[in-house]
Amino acid sequence: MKSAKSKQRLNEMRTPARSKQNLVSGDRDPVYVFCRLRPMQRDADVPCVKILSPTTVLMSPPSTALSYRNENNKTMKYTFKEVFPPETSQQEVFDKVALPLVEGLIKGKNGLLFTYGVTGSGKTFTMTGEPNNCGILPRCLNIIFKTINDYQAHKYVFKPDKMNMFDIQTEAEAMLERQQELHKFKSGRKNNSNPDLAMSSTDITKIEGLNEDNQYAVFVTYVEIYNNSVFDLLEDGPPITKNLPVKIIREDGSHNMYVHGVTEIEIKSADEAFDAFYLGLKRKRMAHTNLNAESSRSHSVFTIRLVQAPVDAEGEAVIQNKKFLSVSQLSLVDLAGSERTNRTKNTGQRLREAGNINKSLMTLRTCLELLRENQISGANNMVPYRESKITHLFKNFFEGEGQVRMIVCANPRAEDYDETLQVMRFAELAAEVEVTKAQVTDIGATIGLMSGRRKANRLFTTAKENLARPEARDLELDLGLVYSLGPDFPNLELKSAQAAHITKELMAHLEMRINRREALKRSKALKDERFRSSLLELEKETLELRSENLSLRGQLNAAEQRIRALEDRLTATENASLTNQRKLTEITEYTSQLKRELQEKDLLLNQNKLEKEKQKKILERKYNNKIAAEHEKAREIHSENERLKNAKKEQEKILMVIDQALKGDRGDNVDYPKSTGDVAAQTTRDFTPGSTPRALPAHLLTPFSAAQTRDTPASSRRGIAVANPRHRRSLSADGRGWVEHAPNKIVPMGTVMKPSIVNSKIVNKLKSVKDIANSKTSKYCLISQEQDTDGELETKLYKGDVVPTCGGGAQVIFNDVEMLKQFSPTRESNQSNRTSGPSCARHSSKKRDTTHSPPQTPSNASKKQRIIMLDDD
Ligand SMILES: Nc1ncnc2c1ncn2[C@@H]1O[C@H](COP(=O)(O)OP(=O)(O)OP(=O)(O)O)[C@@H](O)[C@H]1O
Repeated sequence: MKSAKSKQRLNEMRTPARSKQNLVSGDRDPVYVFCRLRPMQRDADVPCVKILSPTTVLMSPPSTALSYRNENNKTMKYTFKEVFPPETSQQEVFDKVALPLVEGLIKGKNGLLFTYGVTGSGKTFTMTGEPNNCGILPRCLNIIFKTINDYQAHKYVFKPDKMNMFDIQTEAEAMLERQQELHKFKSGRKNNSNPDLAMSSTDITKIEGLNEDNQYAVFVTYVEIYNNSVFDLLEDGPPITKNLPVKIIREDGSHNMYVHGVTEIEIKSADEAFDAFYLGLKRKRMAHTNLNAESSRSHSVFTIRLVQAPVDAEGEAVIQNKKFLSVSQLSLVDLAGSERTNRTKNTGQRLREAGNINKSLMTLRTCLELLRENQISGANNMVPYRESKITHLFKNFFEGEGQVRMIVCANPRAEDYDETLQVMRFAELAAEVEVTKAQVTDIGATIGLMSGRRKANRLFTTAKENLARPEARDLELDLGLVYSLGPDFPNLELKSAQAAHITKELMAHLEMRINRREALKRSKALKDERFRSSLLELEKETLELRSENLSLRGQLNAAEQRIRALEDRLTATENASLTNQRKLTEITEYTSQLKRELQEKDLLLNQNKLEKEKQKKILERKYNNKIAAEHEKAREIHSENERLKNAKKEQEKILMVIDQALKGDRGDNVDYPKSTGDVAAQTTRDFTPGSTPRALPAHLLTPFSAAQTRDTPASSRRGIAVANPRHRRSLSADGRGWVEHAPNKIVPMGTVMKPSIVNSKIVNKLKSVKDIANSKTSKYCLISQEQDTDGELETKLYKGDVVPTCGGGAQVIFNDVEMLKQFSPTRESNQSNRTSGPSCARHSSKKRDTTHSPPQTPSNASKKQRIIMLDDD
């Protein structure tokens, strides 16, 4: 009801639009209103806004719209400074709308930019943008810092005085504050930076026309107007979740409106500014409506204030005078969405918010309407700025100086038609309001400071630094004068003939410039002369250097040629070296192969040598054994010879005795020798041919043994075998159970002398104790065969009794060793030839032994001899 009334009031108040020629007067600018259409969300959506030309749109009401019925389906045309179609880029919008405002800011002019439109029409998109597609605000910050970067004052040189103005501090004071801040910073300030808003520095261009004789500082504030209350979004202190204190709007000494006690942060880079912006965003109240998931329910105002002050005549420090300060501001306002409460179906808190939003927008509209009326008709109607915080805050933009721009964002879909129509009407109205142009003065020039002093100072400082270098020690330079005709002409305009003082002022300025010019001319002529002479000297020097250079170049060429030749030789040598290296490698490989072969052969040779030595040793041993045996034989033969000789003599004596005896029988008186002759006679007497020798006494069985015993008892005994009854064959043929243990295969001797034991069990290996410990076995015989030193076969039989033990086992007690030995027949025959005596004796002994031995053939007896040894152990 209330809104309908005010609408009616507005329509009544509305004055006709001014004619085009009245639109722009010389010292005023209109509010430039742009229209940006956002893309349609769905293909099925029917657009109700059509672009007719780059400046005009046509609104055609859909059948669902209220105005379709109320206004008879009337189409409406709206004209703007420019219409941006949906495909327009953020950069293009910035260049056309915001860049002139930033240029003005740099030059000291105020600027205000609104985005206005229905909820979801793209206001925030246009103002802030999206990650990697940033909007107007980040672009403004980027370009400002890119432009002023080299001309920024140190932090805290300019300091807000809490009354919307600034104080100037000395460098020392500023440094002290910076140090204090550093401590605070260390104690933990959060970084709210969002890198998505950052732009690559190549995409940012500088703004031309910056006054380089000024120092600059940027301050930002970020406030939110929510439910017609102002909140400081950058306020340090209360946690983000808590409600912020409400701020009030005040007027400063220059009649500018400001938020009292607002936090104004000095920013030194675009990144720092983004930090501040994101801190504010976090605090910003966001609420959801049925229409837009991220609909902003408040107006947000981000203000950039640029403070600039001229540097002193030396171009070094800021002049410490507050009067010379220039402060310009650019306010970027993202208005809350204009919406009809019945369409969004808001209730409670949301309804209150919507009411407040609509109220403040309506107030803005009313203010603009009245302002327009005052401007056109020259009336002095009171404009109700104070009715809403947003109009109150920007009062002096409309009443004072500055540039105001507005972007009307519109969603061309049919559902938004009625709201969009209101927005368009408001835009049309705003476009007719005019704002006074801001006047810019170069404060430095007005106080008589030369322009370019800062640059001159920089050049001068650089030149001084360069001169301090050792290579510039000999240079003579006059650094006295900076070539300038003084400050620029004062901005004086002669409007009437009476203004003689202006002419005088201009004449004085001109005279000063003429005098300065003359002085400069004189100085220049002097310097020209000096320069000419030094140029001549330099020319001379250059000529000398040139000729020197030429000769050096010749030397260099010769040296280069030499180097090339050497390089060629080096290459050839390297190639040869490579070839040799390859050959050497091959030879080394071949040598090592030969060495390996040699080592193998040496090894073989050594083995052969060892083998031969071994063989040699064996042969030597055999040979030595043989020699020893031969010696032994020779000794035996010799002693045998001796014995035989003696025996022969004895025989001869006996024969003589026998002969005499025979003669005696025949009647000869013969004297029998006493000694052995008696025995022999007795023997001969007892001897009966055909009787057995066993019938004879033992000493007569071996008739020669007596003599032998007498003469050579030891040697005579050697040839006679000693009989031991224990060695009788019958011992092994006693019929008791024998175990014949022959570990090795017995070499068949092929003779009757082979051991033969009846009732025996032959085993090769004793596997268990039962082999001998059983009831059948009582005797044990171990048979071994080996070669003697003459290489003859020697068979040994170790015999013993098997005695059972108490543990169930058996023990063998050896009590006999029998040895069978064979001799070579040739050796035997030799011996028998030479010693026919002993062979007889053996024969007899064999005879004597026949009871124990198997029967022997004469041939057998002549070939083999059985030796029985006794062993009592
Ligand atoms: N010109 C455009 N191009 C592409 N997308 C856009 C454009 N304008 C708006 N949008 C998209 O529309 C959606 C809503 O936009 P935005 O939040 O800027 O609306 P708004 O007018 O600020 O709404 P509210 O008043 O509720 O805050 C966003 O997702 C945004 O990406």
